[in-house]
Amino acid sequence: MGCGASSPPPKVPDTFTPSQQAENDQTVGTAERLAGLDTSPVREGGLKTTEVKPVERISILNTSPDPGDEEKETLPAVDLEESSKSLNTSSSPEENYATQGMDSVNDPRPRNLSTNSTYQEKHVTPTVGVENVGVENVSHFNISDMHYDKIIGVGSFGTVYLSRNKRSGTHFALKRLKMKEVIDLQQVEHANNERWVWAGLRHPFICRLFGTSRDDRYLYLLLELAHGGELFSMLRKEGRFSNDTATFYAGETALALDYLHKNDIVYRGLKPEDILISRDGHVKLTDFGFAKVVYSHTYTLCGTPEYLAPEVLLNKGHGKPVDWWSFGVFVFEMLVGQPPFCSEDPMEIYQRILSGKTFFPSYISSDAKHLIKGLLRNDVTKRMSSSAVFSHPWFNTLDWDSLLAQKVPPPFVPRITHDGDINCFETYPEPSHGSSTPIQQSRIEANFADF
Ligand SMILES: Nc1ncnc2c1ncn2[C@@H]1O[C@H](COP(=O)(O)OP(=O)(O)OP(=O)(O)O)[C@@H](O)[C@H]1O
Repeated sequence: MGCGASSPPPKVPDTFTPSQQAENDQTVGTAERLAGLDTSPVREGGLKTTEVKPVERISILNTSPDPGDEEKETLPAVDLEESSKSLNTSSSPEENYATQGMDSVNDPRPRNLSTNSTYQEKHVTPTVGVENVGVENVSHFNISDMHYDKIIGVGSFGTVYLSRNKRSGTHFALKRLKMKEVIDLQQVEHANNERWVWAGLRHPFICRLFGTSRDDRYLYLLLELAHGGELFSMLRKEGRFSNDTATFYAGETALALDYLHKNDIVYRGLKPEDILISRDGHVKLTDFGFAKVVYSHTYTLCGTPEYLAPEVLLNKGHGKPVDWWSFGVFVFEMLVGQPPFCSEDPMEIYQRILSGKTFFPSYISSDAKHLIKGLLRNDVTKRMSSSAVFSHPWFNTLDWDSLLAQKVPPPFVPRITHDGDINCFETYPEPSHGSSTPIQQSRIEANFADF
């Protein structure tokens, strides 16, 4: 982990000096909470072989069960700097799954828009119909109906394969989680959350979950295949994006986040690695492993270090604003080529996040700067959220309704020659099937009855 740690390095911004961010006068009571984190990624299938990403980001989480929306962990106040010294910083589906379109419908209902002091509201946010999230509307499928062997993605918890229905020939992305690992790492609740939250989601910029399955070793999620791969790879290739390119991806991502929030879902894991690109070049959000239905606040520490909001680090309880913070980090990273708070040392990342200081290269436009500053506000009550984002001048060139209708031409359209074409993905070593420990049926039923 780090900023531009290995080749190819992102283009160096002209006035950006990360070391400037180091001054931090805040002492916070979070170190024990952070010290308890397992920051080493658990990767199934080995590390990526062909290309090493310049910023290899990992997901972190507290491996204790989520205490629930209103319950709060009590953690003693500890000097962050002092404690950081002792931290461990190592660093088949049935035929009917076939490629249904997304059921997006414009919602004409009036919206409750809040105003921003500097910028006036100009747009009514477009949205898609709010679904009955969490309902049993994904099917169970038989894993023996699916063929899969090529890995297209490796995360901290799961391995994602290119998969094909043996009968229909339709391609999907198949996310496979090792049951034993999920249980050992106390991720049962997150795995079930992922399944339940994702089940009801229908949005053009969110990968569709078509079905779930399990055998005696693995849990499976059958997903819409995003042929274009990770936005992250595209960003690393380009170094940084132009304003127009960044507004396009930010706009589509903001629409997806807004949709989730309208369904009381906090995503809690936004990062370019999970923003995928469809065959047509549009955003497809994936990975709902940290997503949760939250009506007020939740307290579990999870996410990616560079993208964590201050209230998550401070264990103050967090809700939808965490996603707008991460969105600010995302916009910055697209425009600059690296996140605003980064370091080889996770504790330094946290200190920079808490410092409340963001340094901008001179080429960042004043509108972009204003938006990012509004999103990276430590005070959640002052942080911009959807209404302020949708009416912000940085997005002036975008027509939100056309964007939602996927009528705005994407900046890059992947070259895909056939349905199973995965040329936009990195190459991973061949997976070793059946290497995980089988789990007793009673334990499976007790933990994963819904899969
Ligand atoms: N629907 C999809 N289509 C194509 N590729 C996908 C899809 N879903 C996931 N991937 C690829 O697999 C990678 C890992 O998937 P995912 O992020 O869901 O795993 P995870 O273990 O939950 O990861 P994390 O470390 O972010 O928690 C993604 O970053 C992406 O490259």
